[in-house]
Amino acid sequence: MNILVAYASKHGATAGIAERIGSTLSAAGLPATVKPVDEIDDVTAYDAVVLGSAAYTLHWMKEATAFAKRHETELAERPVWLFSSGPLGTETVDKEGRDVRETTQPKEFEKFADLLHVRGERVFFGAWDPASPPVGAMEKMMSHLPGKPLASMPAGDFRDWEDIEAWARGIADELRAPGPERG
Ligand SMILES: Cc1cc2nc3c(=O)[nH]c(=O)nc-3n(C[C@H](O)[C@H](O)[C@H](O)COP(=O)(O)O)c2cc1C
Repeated sequence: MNILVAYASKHGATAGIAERIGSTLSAAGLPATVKPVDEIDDVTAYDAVVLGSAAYTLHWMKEATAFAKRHETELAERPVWLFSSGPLGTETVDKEGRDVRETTQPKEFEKFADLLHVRGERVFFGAWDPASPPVGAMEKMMSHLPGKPLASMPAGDFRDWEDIEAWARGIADELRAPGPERG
């Protein structure tokens, strides 16, 4: 069984999550290939796909959405898991008492739940280094705004590696479980 872990990442935090998912799957005996979405032309060589993206302004990066649409037919024929990287900070519950990982779910989870056979989806806390150079027009514009909104975002690496590995092990368990047709 070959598994593809495909990701979109602007500053590298999501790439790190994807690499950890891939190494956890491989350690569980399921060989995984980890690649940025822009480097993948064909998904038919893979038996299952884990697709993730950094979340910016409540959405996946457009490269990840474009990948899912481009390969929609092939993805719909395979088990698919989705993940997202972001929010930031250490608070898991917001001021209204809601789970931050629910309120920050990217819009794409709902969208692709209908289009693909999504077996699971997960929001992971991300990472942000305010010293990293701005990427893309929006960050460049924000870096020049008075009040420096980028500098005021929670800085640090909030990725929960145990949570990430546990999720990946759950995927491995599901993929190794005998299908109903095999008894
Ligand atoms: C300008 C900006 C906007 C962001 N918007 C969101 C958001 O809407 N939802 C969220 O959960 N995280 C948001 N984040 C946090 C990022 O998703 C988080 O830093 C992520 O781990 C970055 O991944 P990357 O390094 O792979 O690009 C934002 C970060 C920045 C810098």
